[in-house]
Amino acid sequence: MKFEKYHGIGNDYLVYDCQKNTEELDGEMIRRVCDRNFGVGSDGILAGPYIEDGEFAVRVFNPDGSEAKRAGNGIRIFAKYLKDAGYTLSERLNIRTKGGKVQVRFLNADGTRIQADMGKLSFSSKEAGLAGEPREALEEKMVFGQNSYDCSCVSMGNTHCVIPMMEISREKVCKIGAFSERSEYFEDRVNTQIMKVLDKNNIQIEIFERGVGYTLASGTSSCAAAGVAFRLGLADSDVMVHMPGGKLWIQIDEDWRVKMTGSVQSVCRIEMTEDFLRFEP
Ligand SMILES: N[C@H](CCC[C@H](N)C(=O)O)C(=O)O
Repeated sequence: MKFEKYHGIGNDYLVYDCQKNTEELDGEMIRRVCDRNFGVGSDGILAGPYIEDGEFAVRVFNPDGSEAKRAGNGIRIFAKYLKDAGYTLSERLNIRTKGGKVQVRFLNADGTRIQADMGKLSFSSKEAGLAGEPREALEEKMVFGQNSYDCSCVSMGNTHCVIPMMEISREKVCKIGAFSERSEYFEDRVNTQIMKVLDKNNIQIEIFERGVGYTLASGTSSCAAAGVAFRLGLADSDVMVHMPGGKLWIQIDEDWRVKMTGSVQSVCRIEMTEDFLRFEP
């Protein structure tokens, strides 16, 4: 069983090439491989390329074994993998995900800088995975643990809960995320971002991901936070999103289509040992 490790501004993924591997990648194996002490360690696994109607498709798995509909850093990583592994020579390509199609464009020859057209943001509560009456969930009071927060929920193919705040930190988002991720406000869990607006063109976020926990960066979270900041009049449609791992440039057009631009890097190739594969708990 072989993987290739990449990261997008510190959000690390293992690519599992389903055309080259034969072993089954079940929930148990995903949890063990992603474990940072007992396995390789990663924020998730990108499995593919699957071919659907002549287009590439990818599946995104979280380290807890659950499947995600989308990953913004994951899409850029997978695009670079397709280039590195010789699956494509094109400058542009479409990649299908469970959360919709993404168009990616390589901005340089080695594929380390990529722009992705992520499709449309949606503020519909249904698409944002919220329980209850259909509505736009903007600045809704939600209680996580002992405290109440003003939350704006949005879908970027996957679901997000964005909380603007004056000061943000890793500790704060972990405290909130411990309750928000599995809160009953959401039908199938949620990704959480706390957001500090620096100025009209710069926002800063800390992230607690669904099925992952704290991460240094997240592409779809950046799109969601930028979308909420723009929608609430806190920022312009063109913003740099600053995260502990680095930054992503987000542009939103009049139809709420979102473009995300940022870097990716390959890290290493990994082959799991017989020992690891044989292991029985
Ligand atoms: N790191 C990812 C998000 C993974 C999504 C996942 N945590 C979920 O929706 O379950 C990104 O760059 O967008």
